[in-house]
Amino acid sequence: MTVKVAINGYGTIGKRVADAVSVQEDMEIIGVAKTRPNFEAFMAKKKGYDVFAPEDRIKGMEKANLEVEGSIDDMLERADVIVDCTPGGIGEKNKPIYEKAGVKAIWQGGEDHELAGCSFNAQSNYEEALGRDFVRVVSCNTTGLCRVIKPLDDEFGVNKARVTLMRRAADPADIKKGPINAIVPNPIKLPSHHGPDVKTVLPDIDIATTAVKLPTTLMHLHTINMELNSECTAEEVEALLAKQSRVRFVGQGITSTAEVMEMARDMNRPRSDMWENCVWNESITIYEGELYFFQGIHQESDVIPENVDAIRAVMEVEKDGTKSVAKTNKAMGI
Ligand SMILES: NC(=O)C1=CN([C@@H]2O[C@H](COP(=O)(O)OP(=O)(O)OC[C@H]3O[C@@H](n4cnc5c(N)ncnc54)[C@H](O)[C@@H]3O)[C@@H](O)[C@H]2O)C=CC1
Ligand SMILES: O=C(OP(=O)(O)O)[C@H](O)COP(=O)(O)O
Repeated sequence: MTVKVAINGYGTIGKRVADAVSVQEDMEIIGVAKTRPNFEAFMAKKKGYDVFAPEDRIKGMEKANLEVEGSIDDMLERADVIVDCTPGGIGEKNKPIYEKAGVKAIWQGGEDHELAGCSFNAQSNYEEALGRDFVRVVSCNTTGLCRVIKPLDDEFGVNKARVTLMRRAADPADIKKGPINAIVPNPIKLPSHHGPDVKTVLPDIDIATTAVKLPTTLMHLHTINMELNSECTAEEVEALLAKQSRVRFVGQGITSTAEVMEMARDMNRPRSDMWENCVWNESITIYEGELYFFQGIHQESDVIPENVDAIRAVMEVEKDGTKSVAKTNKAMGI
């Protein structure tokens, strides 16, 4: 079976999900929905994607010489599953049209957990999403946290996790957001929403998080501190993280998020994406019985392989999460 996938919202996340789905053997893109005839819409067309639009936008698109296949309702008719990548809060409004069309839906981390009732991270709770109509792939930061907390919890038991998130203020192409010369405690009320978000995937983890926004667009950076239940060495933690396919160790002169991005460019990664968590293995330390380390998270791309796995889970074309992760990784080159 080839799963027919539609994308609603062809922005930072949507265009990357479209390209990642296109390289999988068991799924295809049947259309992407755009609201405006901008360069991204023309680029989608050039890549061979059928472009759809809300009914009231079609005339405007055609006036701009962008050929439109039909309305979003037309797109839903052709799809098995829709990946909603519209801005946070907008996706929620689309639920009734997905329900009416009888199409499965996957939302992103900007929506609340309650919208889908199932928050997803492939390595943490793939099985929970099997066959579900609605799933939410957790945000970039939450994805990055789940990827390291889950294996550490399985191996050593996580008694508690305390994390400081240094968040990039905006994506590189985002000209509207700031700050450009400030560090903003955000959210100001503590702890931040990221800890509770991890608990939507891993409910038994004791986690608290604080977060700030920095004037950078490249990546987030996490300072992670954990109390583990069993005694272990930094070497044992390093060996465990080394086995995680979506964790990459960085060193060899990489001392910053800027150099991580330079490496992604050198790797000829599409859009210089870094799909894996970038852990500075040199930072992995056990101090007075507690674990500490740093990791960088490429916010534009770490959730992309997770969306591909979420499609397989809801469509039940692969029941085993480990196998889905392996298929996704192989096709994307992770
Ligand atoms: N950019 C990031 O770093 C990450 C974003 N997310 C989440 O992914 C979701 C999408 O975020 P981005 O891709 O960054 O947003 P974006 O703003 O880059 O892209 C959203 C796209 O949806 C389109 N759009 C706007 N209103 C629409 C509507 N009513 N119907 C259809 N399309 C509409 C926009 O024109 C744009 O093409 C959000 O929930 C966000 O929280 C998750 C992880 C990381
Ligand atoms: O979901 C994200 O971050 P978050 O996990 O800090 O909420 C993405 O980086 C998007 O965040 P934004 O709402 O600052 O664009």
